[in-house]
Amino acid sequence: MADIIRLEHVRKEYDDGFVALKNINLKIESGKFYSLLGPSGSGKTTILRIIAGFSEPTQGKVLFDGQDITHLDASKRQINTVFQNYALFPHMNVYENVAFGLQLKKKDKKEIKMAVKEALHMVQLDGFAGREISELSGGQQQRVAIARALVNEPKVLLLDESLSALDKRLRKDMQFELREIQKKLGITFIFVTHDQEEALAMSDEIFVLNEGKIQQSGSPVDIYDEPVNDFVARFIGDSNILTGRMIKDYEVEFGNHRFECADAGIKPGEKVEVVLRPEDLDIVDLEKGKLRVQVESQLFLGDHFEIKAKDSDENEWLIHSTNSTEIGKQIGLYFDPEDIHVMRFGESEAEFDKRLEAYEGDEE
Ligand SMILES: Nc1ncnc2c1ncn2[C@@H]1O[C@H](COP(=O)(O)OP(=O)(O)OP(=O)(O)O)[C@@H](O)[C@H]1O
Repeated sequence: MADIIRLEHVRKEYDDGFVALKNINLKIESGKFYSLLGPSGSGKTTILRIIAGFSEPTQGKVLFDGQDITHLDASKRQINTVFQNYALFPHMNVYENVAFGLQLKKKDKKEIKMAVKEALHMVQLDGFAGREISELSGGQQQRVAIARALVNEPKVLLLDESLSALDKRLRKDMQFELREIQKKLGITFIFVTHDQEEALAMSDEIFVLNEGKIQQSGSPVDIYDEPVNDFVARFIGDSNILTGRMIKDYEVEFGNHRFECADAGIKPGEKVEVVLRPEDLDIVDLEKGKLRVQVESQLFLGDHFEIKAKDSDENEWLIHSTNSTEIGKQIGLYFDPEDIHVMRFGESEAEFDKRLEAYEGDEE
């Protein structure tokens, strides 16, 4: 599929000398749902602003449908933004809010009416045109903000932390609704969030950012199952991360034991980090376990128990189990070879960049 947006070697240095983005390369395909995911200050909003045209990169290019739009005015881009606080006009009703942009463009009255009606229908707010903004719930306000962007018929919709103001329940509903709207319209959504669960639930593809760099890009399953470094492994989901050593292809050592694994291509003897997800660890009888640990605490979290345990080397283990256990008990842990995710240990920045470039090249 053709790329609708590309960022090529984008660097952003603010006036005070702070470098918020370092060599960002990303490809956005038409009709998909993307998330930019990262902790506060990682550069998510800066990328969004550069795509929207509210900010220019210090170096690098922004392409839209193959055309260089790096210096094109925001109003001339086929891209619209839904902001975190929705930026709705409180003194105008729903109709007036949605119609505002088209009125500015001096569109024909009849045409505006039709477009507003259609946009409100798309976000399931038929019959709400006359309502005041103050008479709407947070979720409904969010939908007005989306309708206001949709009347402009953008090819790409940018959403900046737009669910963060909602309570947990409503947020879950809106995640589902946003995804449905995106599928129905078939336009590209780029969603900014610092919430990893949200990104995993909604996206076709996620860009994980940290300190102005894309750490990894891929489908939610790729990123969860095959984190490329310990930042991604720690940021996405809970993990057990241990240092170890590669013995040979498909064999790794950690916790003083050797294990069959699914990874190859790392030099024998090389120091590695090993990720095991808590839900991939099964509690079994001691003799059936691949490792022995002693239970230190357990917490019931509604749909599973979160168990903390220690092995004989004092490594901490986090286990998610549907069954409870006993504090102080020695238990066996079982996991399959493919549950062991091996990562190279403490790569230098240059090595990391090289590997990421090769990885991105593979996708072409
Ligand atoms: N105008 C500016 N001048 C200097 N530094 C800035 C400016 N705007 C943003 N920054 C810095 O750039 C970095 C990235 O900011 P950005 O808003 O893109 O992060 P973010 O990932 O969206 O964070 P958050 O989740 O907190 O919104 C931050 O360290 C921020 O302080």
